[in-house]
Amino acid sequence: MLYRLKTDFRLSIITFLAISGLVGISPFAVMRFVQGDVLAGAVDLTIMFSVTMCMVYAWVTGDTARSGLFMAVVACVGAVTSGAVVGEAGLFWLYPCLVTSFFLTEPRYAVFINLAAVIALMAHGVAFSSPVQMWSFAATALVVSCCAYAFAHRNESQRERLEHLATIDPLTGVKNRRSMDEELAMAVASAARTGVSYGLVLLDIDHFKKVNDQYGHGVGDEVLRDLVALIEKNIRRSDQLFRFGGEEFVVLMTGVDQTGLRTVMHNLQQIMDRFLKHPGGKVTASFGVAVLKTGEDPESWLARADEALYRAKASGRDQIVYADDGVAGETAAEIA
Ligand SMILES: Nc1nc2c(ncn2[C@@H]2O[C@H](COP(=O)(O)OP(=O)(O)OP(=O)(O)O)[C@@H](O)[C@H]2O)c(=O)[nH]1
Repeated sequence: MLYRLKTDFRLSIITFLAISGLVGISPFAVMRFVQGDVLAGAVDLTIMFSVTMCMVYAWVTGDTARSGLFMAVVACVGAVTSGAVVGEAGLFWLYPCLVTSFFLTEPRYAVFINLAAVIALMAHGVAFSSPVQMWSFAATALVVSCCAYAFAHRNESQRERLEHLATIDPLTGVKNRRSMDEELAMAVASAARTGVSYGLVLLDIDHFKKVNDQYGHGVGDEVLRDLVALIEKNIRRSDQLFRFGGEEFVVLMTGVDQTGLRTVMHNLQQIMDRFLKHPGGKVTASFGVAVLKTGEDPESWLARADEALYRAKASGRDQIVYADDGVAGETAAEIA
C-alpha cells in the first residue's frame, strides 16, 4: 500500500485530498445537523460520500485518471453547492478546489471545471454581498487557478523527467531493471487474474568482454545498441525489452505458450546470427527461457530463466535453453 502511494503520484493526491476532505468537512456536517440545517448537512454528507467513493475506486481499479477527474468535479460542484446553500461562508471552499483540480486531472479539464464553478457561483449570485465582492472573488479565483496551473505543470514535467531518468537505460533507450521488476510483478498479477501466459527470456551476449578489449568500449556500446534495435524490430508490440545490466537483457513476452515461444526464440536467434556483428565477425548470445508457472512469483520465474541461461553458457554458449527442459539447447548453426 505504501509502495503504491510512493510510486503513483495521482493516487497519493486522491488519497490525501479524500482524507483531508473527510477530516475538514465532517465537523461542518455535524454542526449543520445540530443547527437543524438539514440541506447543508446533506450536501456535506454527499460530498464526503462521493470523495470516499472516488478514493476507493482509484485504489481498487488503479484508474486514477477517471477517479481524479470525477473527484475534481465532485469537489467543485460541492463547493458551488455549499456557496449556493450557505452563502458567503461557502465561498472559501472553492479556493482549495480550484488549486487541487490541477493535481487531480489534466490541465484542460481542470481549466474547464474551474471556469464552470466560478461562472456558476457568479450566475447564481446569492453567495455575494455586493458586485465588488463578486468581482473580487472572480479575480482572486483566476489568480489562484493560474498559479496552480503553473505549479502543477512544472511539477508534472519534472516528475516525467525524473521517471524517465529512473526507468530508462541511457545507452540503449530501453527500460532498465527497475522497470522490469515492476513489469514482472504486473505480469504475474495479470496472469493470475486473466490466465494470459507469459514467457521470460534472459539473453546474455557471448564473450562481450573480448569485443570491448579488442575494439574498444565505443564498439561495444554500438553492439549493445544494434542488439536492442534488432530485438525491438523482431518482437511484438505487446512484448517488452529491458536491459537487465551490462550485456544482459530480458524480453517479457505476452500471450505465448511453450510451442510459440520456441518458434519466436529460434527466429530471434537466426536473425541475430545473420545481422548482429562487430568488426571482427558475428556476435552471438546465450538465452535462458522460462514460461511463467501458475502461482509462481517473479523471483522464482526470473531465477528459472537465469538457471537456464547458466546452462546455455555452460554448454558452449550461442544456445537457447528452456527452463525445466533438462536438456541442452540448440545453437543457431544447428537450427539453420
Ligand atoms: N561497451 C560496454 N561494455 C559494457 C557495458 N556494460 C558492461 N560492459 C562490459 O561487458 C563485459 C561483460 O563481461 P563478462 O561478464 O566477462 O561476460 P562475457 O565476456 O560476455 O562472457 P560470457 O558472458 O561468459 O560469454 C565487461 O567487459 C563489461 O565491461 C556497457 O554499457 N558498454
